[in-house]
Amino acid sequence: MRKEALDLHRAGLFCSSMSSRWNPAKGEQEPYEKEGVVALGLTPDLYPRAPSCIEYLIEATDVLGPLLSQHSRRGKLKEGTQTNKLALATDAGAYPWHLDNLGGDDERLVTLIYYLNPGYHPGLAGRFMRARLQSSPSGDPSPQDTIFIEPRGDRLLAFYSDELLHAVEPVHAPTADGGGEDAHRIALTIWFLGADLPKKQDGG
Ligand SMILES: O=C(O)CCC(=O)C(=O)O
Ligand SMILES: [Fe+2]
Repeated sequence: MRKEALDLHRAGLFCSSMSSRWNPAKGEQEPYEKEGVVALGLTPDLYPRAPSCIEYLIEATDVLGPLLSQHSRRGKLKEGTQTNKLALATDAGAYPWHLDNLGGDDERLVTLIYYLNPGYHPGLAGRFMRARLQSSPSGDPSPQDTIFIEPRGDRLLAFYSDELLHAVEPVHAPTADGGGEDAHRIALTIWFLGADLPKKQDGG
């Protein structure tokens, strides 16, 4: 799967990863390009280039989806459907603290992240960070309130998309240190939708 992801990357199919952040001057959320991170949504037409990735996605949808649904304490998941993102981070690529789902019309209930980094070593940094507590009253969680998870190959994470505050520390792969393809941090994120996710109240 990693080899396929690198092939897709070499073919120029990844795009800058967009995210949103709060603009205090405008008093609104604004989109911005995440530096050092590119992403690609996996769709069936990519099968000829990335058969293992597409097969994994189908298996995850058909097998892991129902399993997660069965064990969910937040209601069932929508069967046979998901949204996804294959993301590749290079030197300094990072994600600030966020929740994947901030409510409104967003139907995503469970986030699944599968890491494709068999050669990962601690020198590459880029650890997934999860807050110990559900929310941080005074800004970002401190390192003491953070659990660090290395994005090792074949590791699979699952969490509720609107509950777990998380981030990714900057990847350390400067070119001078050999930050080539081997150092790329690759993750496949799959979001399962809630079958009956109650809408959050505005401002609540
Ligand atoms: O790649 C990761 O470890 C996390 C990515 C993430 O938080 C996201 O895509 O929303
Ligand atoms: Fe996230």
